[in-house]
Amino acid sequence: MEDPRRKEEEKEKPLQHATPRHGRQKGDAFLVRSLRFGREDCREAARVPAVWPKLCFGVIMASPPSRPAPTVPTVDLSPFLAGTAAGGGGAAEAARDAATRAIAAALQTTGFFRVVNHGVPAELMDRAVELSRDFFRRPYEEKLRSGPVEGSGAPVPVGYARQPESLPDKNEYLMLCPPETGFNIYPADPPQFREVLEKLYKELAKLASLVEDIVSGCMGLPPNFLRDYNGNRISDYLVAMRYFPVIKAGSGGGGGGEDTGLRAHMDGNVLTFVFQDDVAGLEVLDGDGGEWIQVSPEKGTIVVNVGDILQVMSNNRYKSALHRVVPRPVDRHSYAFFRTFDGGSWVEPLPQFTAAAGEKPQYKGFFYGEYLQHRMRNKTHPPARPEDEIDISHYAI
Ligand SMILES: O=C(O)CCC(=O)C(=O)O
Ligand SMILES: [Fe+2]
Repeated sequence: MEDPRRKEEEKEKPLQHATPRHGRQKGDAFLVRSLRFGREDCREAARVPAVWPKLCFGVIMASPPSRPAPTVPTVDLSPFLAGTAAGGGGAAEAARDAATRAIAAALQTTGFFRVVNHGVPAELMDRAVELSRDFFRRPYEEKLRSGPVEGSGAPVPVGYARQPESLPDKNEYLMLCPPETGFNIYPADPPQFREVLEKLYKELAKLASLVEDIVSGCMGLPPNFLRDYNGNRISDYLVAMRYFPVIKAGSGGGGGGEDTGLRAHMDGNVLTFVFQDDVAGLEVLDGDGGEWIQVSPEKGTIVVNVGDILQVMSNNRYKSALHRVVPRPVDRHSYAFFRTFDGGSWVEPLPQFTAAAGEKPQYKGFFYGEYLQHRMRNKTHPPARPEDEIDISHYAI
């Protein structure tokens, strides 16, 4: 029998040319909510120059820009890992420099890159995906037993949930946070859930610290700058294990739009690390050409993307990547590790990117917890008009 996933892969060839997906969607409207600030601000905030006229004024571009298809670069992290062949010497230093340059370029273009030889054991990643399949295929009532506990004091609703019916986003997720907080509600079955995930957090936290150090270097900051900025290790990350059920063609989402996996959005944190099963669907908007680029699954790799905090701290030098999960003909599972800050952290453009660079701050400062609350409210109490959801442009000057 033909594998339906292969069919999907065949369909999903590079998106150099305008396709219906590039047309205006409900999710796009949500993304460019900064329209209210005017065309230039919106363009700057969402970094979608070529797609912008289409989104805002319904102008259809006859042909795509003629330039090479943008790609998501793959960066080999082995030169940074102790005990690897490339651990020392001039060649290793050159390899580290090359990897750093590749990351620096990605931070300023799509805000997306993949990492390989990242140190997170492949069998642990595979195990997490298996557990996710096992958990999400269970009856809703059973999954709800891992639902958030009212008044737990957790910074976000930790536990199992599915997106509100009124939203076109069709996914279920299990939200988790560092185990030291005591907020996590692990499913009792499958029984290995907790053990596997707790091992995985540790590995991903190591990877996140390494990548943060590289990114700090790219920003001209001391290597441990981002890590130390959030002095509170127990609010270093959040995790979302997501299940995207098949979306039947023509199924209308909330508010009259089409159903989708996840509407185009920017992550509200520092950096996000994603791995998944072998089903495509993740796409990122290219900052220059306005093309949606597929981030196809590649076994063993981890996809990294920039979030809003880095965009603010770098005063828009780095792009909080605009990305989405499009409908797929088969179920999909992914695991996202959001490196984040404690709610009490003050976020603002850093002087290195403002006064020292002779540039005005593009954002006013805010406590991270306040922004997190706005983002959570978008989910728990979605406004009637998607453009009223609060995103980082709320703090734009
Ligand atoms: O499922 C994915 O590939 C990405 C998920 C995502 O963008 C998110 O959880 O914010
Ligand atoms: Fe995301």
